[in-house]
Amino acid sequence: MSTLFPELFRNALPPGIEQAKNIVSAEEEADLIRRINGAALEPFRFQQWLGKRLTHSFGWRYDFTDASLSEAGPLPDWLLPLRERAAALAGMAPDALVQALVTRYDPGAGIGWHRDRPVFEHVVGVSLGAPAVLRLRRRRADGRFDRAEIPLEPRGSYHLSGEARHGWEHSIAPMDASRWSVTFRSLAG
Ligand SMILES: O=C(O)CCC(=O)C(=O)O
Ligand SMILES: [Fe+2]
Repeated sequence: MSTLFPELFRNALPPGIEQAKNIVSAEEEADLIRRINGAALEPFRFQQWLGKRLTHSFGWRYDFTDASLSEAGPLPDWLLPLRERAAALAGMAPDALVQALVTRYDPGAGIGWHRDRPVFEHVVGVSLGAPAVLRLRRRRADGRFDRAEIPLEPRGSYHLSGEARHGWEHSIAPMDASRWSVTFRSLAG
């Protein structure tokens, strides 16, 4: 028993995570992937670094190089039904999710440890393509990390809010197969 309990605590998910499976059909998934590939994707940029993942922002764009938020073009019609379902998971009005970030991760691309920028509040992600794992960590007073993992099944969605959103960092390890995501966010305050 004494060896079992640390395992259970390590796997406990922080509060503020909700997930829904199969919010899009396989046919809708293929269409969304086609639309994302057709968006003006650019390598994620941070100062002199170019990330391997490709992104495009709708609604609002956060520039990591100068930490500014600016208006971007409106959400396209093809994202609106998806936003409705993402909002339903979060119990929010669809038009509160004012930003949509579309991302394509080709083999070898991932996303490093981070918290989403505090200009945003709620985060609702939709996963397409290869399955992935969203890793979570939080530094403890003793310097070690509490860790948790959220499996991200294709065609499913996840909502990060509260402690999971603000108190923990998340990342996705580079993968062997392509994955696409749509991340809807509300603005803080
Ligand atoms: O691809 C995802 O589902 C997560 C992306 C992410 O964490 C972010 O863009 O902040
Ligand atoms: Fe994130």
